[in-house]
Amino acid sequence: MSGAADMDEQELAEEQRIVEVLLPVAVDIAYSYRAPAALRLAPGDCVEVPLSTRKAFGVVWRFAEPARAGLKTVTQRLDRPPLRQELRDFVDWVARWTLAPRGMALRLATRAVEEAAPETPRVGYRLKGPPPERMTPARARVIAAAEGGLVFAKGELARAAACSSGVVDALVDEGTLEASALPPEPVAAPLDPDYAPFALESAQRAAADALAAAVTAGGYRPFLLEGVTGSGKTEVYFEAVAAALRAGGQALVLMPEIALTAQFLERFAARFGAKPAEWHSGISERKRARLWRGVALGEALVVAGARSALFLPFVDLRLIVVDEEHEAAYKQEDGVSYHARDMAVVRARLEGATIALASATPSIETRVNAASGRYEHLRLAARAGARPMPRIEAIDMRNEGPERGRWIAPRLAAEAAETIARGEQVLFFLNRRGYAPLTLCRSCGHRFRCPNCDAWLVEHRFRRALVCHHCGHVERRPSNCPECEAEDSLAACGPGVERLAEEAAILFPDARVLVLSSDFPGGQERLRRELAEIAAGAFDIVIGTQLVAKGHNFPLLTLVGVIDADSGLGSSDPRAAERTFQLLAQVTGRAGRGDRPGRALIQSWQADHPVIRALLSGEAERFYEEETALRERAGLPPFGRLAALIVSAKDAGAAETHARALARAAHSLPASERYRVAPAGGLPEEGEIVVLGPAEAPIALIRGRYRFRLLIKAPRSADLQAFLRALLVAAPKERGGVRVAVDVDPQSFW
Ligand SMILES: Nc1ncnc2c1ncn2[C@@H]1O[C@H](COP(=O)(O)OP(=O)(O)OP(=O)(O)O)[C@@H](O)[C@H]1O
Ligand SMILES: [Zn+2]
Repeated sequence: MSGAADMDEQELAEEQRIVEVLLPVAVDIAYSYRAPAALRLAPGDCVEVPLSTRKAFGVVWRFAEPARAGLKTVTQRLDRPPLRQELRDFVDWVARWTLAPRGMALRLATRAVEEAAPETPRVGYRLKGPPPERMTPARARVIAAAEGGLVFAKGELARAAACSSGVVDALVDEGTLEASALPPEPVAAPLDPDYAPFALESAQRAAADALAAAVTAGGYRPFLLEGVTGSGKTEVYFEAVAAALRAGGQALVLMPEIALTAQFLERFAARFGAKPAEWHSGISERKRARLWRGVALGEALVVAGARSALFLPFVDLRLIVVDEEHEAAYKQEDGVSYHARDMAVVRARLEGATIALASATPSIETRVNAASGRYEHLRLAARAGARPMPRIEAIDMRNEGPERGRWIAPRLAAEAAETIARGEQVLFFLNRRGYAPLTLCRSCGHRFRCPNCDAWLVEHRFRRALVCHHCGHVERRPSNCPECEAEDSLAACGPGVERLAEEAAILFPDARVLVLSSDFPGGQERLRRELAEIAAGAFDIVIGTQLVAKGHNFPLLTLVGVIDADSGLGSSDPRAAERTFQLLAQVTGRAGRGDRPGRALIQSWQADHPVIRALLSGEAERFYEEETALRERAGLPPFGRLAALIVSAKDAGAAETHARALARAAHSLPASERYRVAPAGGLPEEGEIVVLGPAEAPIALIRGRYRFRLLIKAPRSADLQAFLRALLVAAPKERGGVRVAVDVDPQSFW
């Protein structure tokens, strides 16, 4: 140990340093490693560490206790910007809240750069020397393409000259072309907060000023930006984005369905001179890795993204906007099941940022937070440009419905015909994909079910198949009944969008009809194109599922026909009424956003249902009040908290046995300072956690696994997470392929 004598104590201490490294895998704890002083590691650094026989990506989480024997050593520090304390805290927070292993929460933040190889430098080519000694037609074409003194990429020159890139290399060898390193392509275009500010109306101005002032001042400030459909919420929060840019900070705009937001990107570019950086699953891995860095280095200032953008390594995040904050799509259902809207509020708090939750139909949770003063409430009560709200009427299917086997009532058909005749557009909304939700045999009554799921097969004429919407199982529609072998006896029951299109073609033979559905071939590209075509007036009738209800602006659309307003009301989901209200208010809100006033007709079998009545009267306020009171009485969110435990197994008996054992374990958990469990079957006392179930899940079989559910209802005073953690420790071992999924704040109940 000759060197030790020369080291001062500080260095010696560093030599001994131990770091805890969190790996992006399904493990909750960080592992300890020795950190060579030469690496000068600090918390947040991305590193490579040995893990059994391989090398693994990890992040230094913190310094740990002095050396223990037998620890492995960090192999190298990786060339990635470090994860700031705020982001590490956020990862810890999400893991604690969702009960996901911490490593899986980290994975949400680092997935884009775990593998990323360092970027290959870009090389540019330009004309420099004399022509080559031996000229060929291909060489001449390359030289012609490089004319003008500009720098080109190799591929560009080869393409322009229609030759192989070897020709370009040869010209470099000859000294005709010169190769030189180029600066890396910028990850995001520069944005100008003053590029083209919008002339805001006074209510919009007031809301925009409030948001911008909060952003400028800095610090955590949560807002609900509630404005009726078409009130210009986008324009309003653009001013908050501008304030973030002026302060030299960053902004994140979360959207529920990013692949459909081409229109948003265009509007953004019109306001700021360029598009924001886009972050979602449709972006290539390479681009995502570059953007991750760009965000960490402060080169990308505004990101528009899907929920996973919430885990990007911002350096100076001033603003988060959650657009359409009520959307259930913000809840991630598999892996780490987190609610991006709620976690966005947490991130804003940890970063000291302004957050604006924007919606025409806010969630009850957010409305309650605004009413209690936890969030500041900004409101836009009227549409922009003095446009009226659509006039909404019900069609009572009990006495003015269509004939059997038809779905469009005569009054709706007549209104649609007039609308088309005026050169305006009609939207028929039906939240069912495919042709028919059920196929049965008229002779023997046989119904087509999915072999893997507890669900009917949905007929898709377009694909000539029967499809399961839960597992994707596909089978051909036979010509004879597989049960009784009767010929031509199969009948389609109920409508899907494809069947509605058939009816529209009969009713309106000359109309240009488009069915918009997420399951048609062509994917996102096709959807984007079709949405743009609708906006440009290329169709008279649009038939669509909830896809069309989300935030689109179709200026020529003046009539919305809701084919089946009741379909969502029957479910056991405690949010069924709220969701139906939101969906119908959103879809009817697509009407009359241009120069001409809009109207909507709602076909319903229960026209006196409170949800339908609230829509017709435009009394959203009353609906919110009643629904909120109901939730409060039932102790449902946000007045109490929910968690679901979903137990599944290939064998129904095994799943049920385990679910029962879980319930028993829950009931026998000793009371702690943080929670008390109500006894099985008894009436709960104030402050007690109630364990409901197990019950067979509404969809009892999915993908070949039988499912049982437990629902945990906790008062706000109880520590739900502490209870769940204790329960999982006390629970019996999961045997025989049994799986338990924990869903904190569940949004779906099947
Ligand atoms: N001050 C204004 N003057 C004229 N038009 C405006 C103004 N503000 C917004 N608009 C226009 O009104 C339309 C609706 O705006 P926007 O899409 O932002 O509404 P929104 O509140 O987001 O609606 P939704 O919740 O239904 O998506 C847009 O075409 C927008 O350009
Ligand atoms: Zn299935």
